[in-house]
Amino acid sequence: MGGPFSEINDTLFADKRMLEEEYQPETILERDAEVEAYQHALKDVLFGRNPANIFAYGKTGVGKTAVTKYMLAELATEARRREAADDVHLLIHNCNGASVYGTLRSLINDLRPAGEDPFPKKGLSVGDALEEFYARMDERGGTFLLVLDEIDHIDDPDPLLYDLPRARANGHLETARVGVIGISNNYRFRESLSPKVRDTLMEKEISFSPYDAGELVTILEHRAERAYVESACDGSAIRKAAALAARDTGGARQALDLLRTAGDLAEQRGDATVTDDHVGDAQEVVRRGRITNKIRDQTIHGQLVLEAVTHLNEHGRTPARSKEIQRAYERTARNWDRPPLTTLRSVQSHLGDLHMLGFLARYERNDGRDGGAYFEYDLNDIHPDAVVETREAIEAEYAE
Ligand SMILES: Nc1ncnc2c1ncn2[C@@H]1O[C@H](COP(=O)(O)OP(=O)(O)OP(=O)(O)O)[C@@H](O)[C@H]1O
Repeated sequence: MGGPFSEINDTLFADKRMLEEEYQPETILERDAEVEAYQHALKDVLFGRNPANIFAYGKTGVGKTAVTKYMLAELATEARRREAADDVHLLIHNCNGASVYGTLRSLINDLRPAGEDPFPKKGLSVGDALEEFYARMDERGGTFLLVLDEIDHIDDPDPLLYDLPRARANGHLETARVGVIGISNNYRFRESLSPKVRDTLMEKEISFSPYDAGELVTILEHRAERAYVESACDGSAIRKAAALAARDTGGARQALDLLRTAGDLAEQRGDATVTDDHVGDAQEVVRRGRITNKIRDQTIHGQLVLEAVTHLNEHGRTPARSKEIQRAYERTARNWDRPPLTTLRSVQSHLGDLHMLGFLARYERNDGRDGGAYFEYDLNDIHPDAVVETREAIEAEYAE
């Protein structure tokens, strides 16, 4: 007799990776205007001129990261093909959960020769880290394109967005050139920057609009063709996944998640084809996964404030006032070895954002003439376990 796995076959999927987040598409569909904008912004690199700084923005899942990585890889290939062009080095970094120092440290480590000790975690300043980074780039020479994904997660990004792009003009770099590409799905981030930083980073802006249902169908059809074995995925399933995602986020990630989860459900049920019913049933599973992603999208202090409210909720101490949440937030931050923000106002500003994004419910209270009006907060339609598990996973990744 065989073991518990001996009878299991991959019945529906030919290559499931095609529907997974990590898969980097080798063709970009339905983003012609954005591809052209990148072409225009980056072409100087092929002629040894300084690269433009670029700010790419748009809602979640609309192809910002996929298109950026694709265009940069194509540029590097073309530069190699033209022997006269400078070497193009790509440094791609996700800023979620990182500080300016941590980001620079990881960029320096990317350029570290094999066997050399990593740049110290503590004890040096951002200025020291910048100096080391300049030295490393000059050692190699060529053009460095720095992609800072989720750039809005960094509290004080000026050294990355102002000093770095100016390094050559200010004499910090002699042989190397550097261009910064910031990616964000937070529209308010632009307004939060000082005017000088805004002018520097937003030399070229590339905006990504949400996909409509027709565009999502094209993207899904292309993936489904290779992800599923022949005729295992019904056209109606593709159309439904595209329509649901277009109506909600307009993101390809959600559409791909729906189609993959629908396939899992069909396989679990022993069905021979993925249909629109499976897509309908996949919605709830995908929704839960999206909550996790939405938490990851918040800045580290936003996440800590949410985690603090969650702990209070678990102890039956919500709805709670901002002062009490601030104390819980400070405990939470220290617990993770993160220096907390010191003012009540900054905690209140995160509470306001979390309320606006639907994470927190807010109740207005009035203590009469003497007490005045104030707000109390609680978790809103989100399971405490989802917050705690996501936060633990993020901190575990950060500690690596
Ligand atoms: N035009 C496209 N063609 C093919 N695949 C796409 C396209 N747009 C997005 N995708 C796929 O959809 C998923 C989400 O895209 P991507 O990560 O680029 O989104 P994003 O805009 O960077 O989102 P976020 O702001 O959440 O990081 C990825 O798996 C990506 O491969």
